Amino acid sequence: MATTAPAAHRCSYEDYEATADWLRSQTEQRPKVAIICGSGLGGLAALLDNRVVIPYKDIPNFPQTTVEGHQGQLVFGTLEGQQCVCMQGRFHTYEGYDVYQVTYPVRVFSLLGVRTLVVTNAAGGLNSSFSVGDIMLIKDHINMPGLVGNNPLCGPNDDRFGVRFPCMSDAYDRDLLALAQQTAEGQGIGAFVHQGVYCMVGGPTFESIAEGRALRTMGADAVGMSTALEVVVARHCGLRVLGFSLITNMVVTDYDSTLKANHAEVLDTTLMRTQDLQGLVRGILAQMPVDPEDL
Ligand SMILES: O=P(O)(O)O[C@@H]1C[C@H](O)[C@@H](CO)O1
Ligand SMILES: Nc1nc2[nH]cnc2c(=O)[nH]1
Repeated sequence: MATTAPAAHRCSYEDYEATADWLRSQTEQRPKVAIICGSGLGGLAALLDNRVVIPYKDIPNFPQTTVEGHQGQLVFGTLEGQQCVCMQGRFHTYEGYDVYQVTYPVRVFSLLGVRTLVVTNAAGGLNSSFSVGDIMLIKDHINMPGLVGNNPLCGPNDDRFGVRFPCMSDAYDRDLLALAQQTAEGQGIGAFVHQGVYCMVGGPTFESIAEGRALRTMGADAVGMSTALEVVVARHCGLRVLGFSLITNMVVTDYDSTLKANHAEVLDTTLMRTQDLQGLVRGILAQMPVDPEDL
């Protein structure tokens, strides 16, 4: 049977602008911080004051969420004096979206005036010193889809967003990372907050034992199915990035183990740590200068 590859949803500058203009027409809020909530972590949006909620289904050009634990709405509001927009639900390539759709909101946020992107995700722990419920501050990533050519910056470069060959050795802002670490220690949760390398894989399968072992050998501390693509696009358009992984399960790397990764466990663990993660984000925002130059 002949098959046709689906067309890539590569968007024009005007598409992103149309979405940003439409959002501006719906709210007078002008966020400087965008927060992408990972699986089960959408509760962060409930912390915002003066909330304006806009379902994805109403937003021109926006994809729709299809995964349990991802609500599918943008929430504008203020947190600790910072004007924020929260994505309550993100998009993943395993849902059938391409890399341009998954990262579409990031460029829209940049056009809205956002300067800082906070990414959160649920991830499987690979580092044997991690435990379920730990928080990993992301210090670097391995963009597995990008490494094999599935990068959201593939295609003609639009210089209005950024340069053709962006640097990724500074993807996760070192000053924000230090602020996050200090804040965690100040809040007395330093014992379960670590720094590490996040590896993005395509999913939706959890790792085989051999894959888990291979990823660990490559230098990954945690593995998940999101984040790196969003971060690549954010860095391309000059946003500074802070990232958190909640270690919701340990990746099985032992043939004698009877553990089996599953999405229900992922969501259960997010419930267990939701207060700590929210407190940490709140504490960081309270101390974070609005202008990146002031850090
Ligand atoms: O959106 P995130 O990366 O938090 O979601 C993770 C990866 C899969 O989507 C799902 C697996 O349980 O959680
Ligand atoms: N790939 C992957 N994604 C996850 N998201 C939450 N846990 C996991 C995991 O173990 N593996």
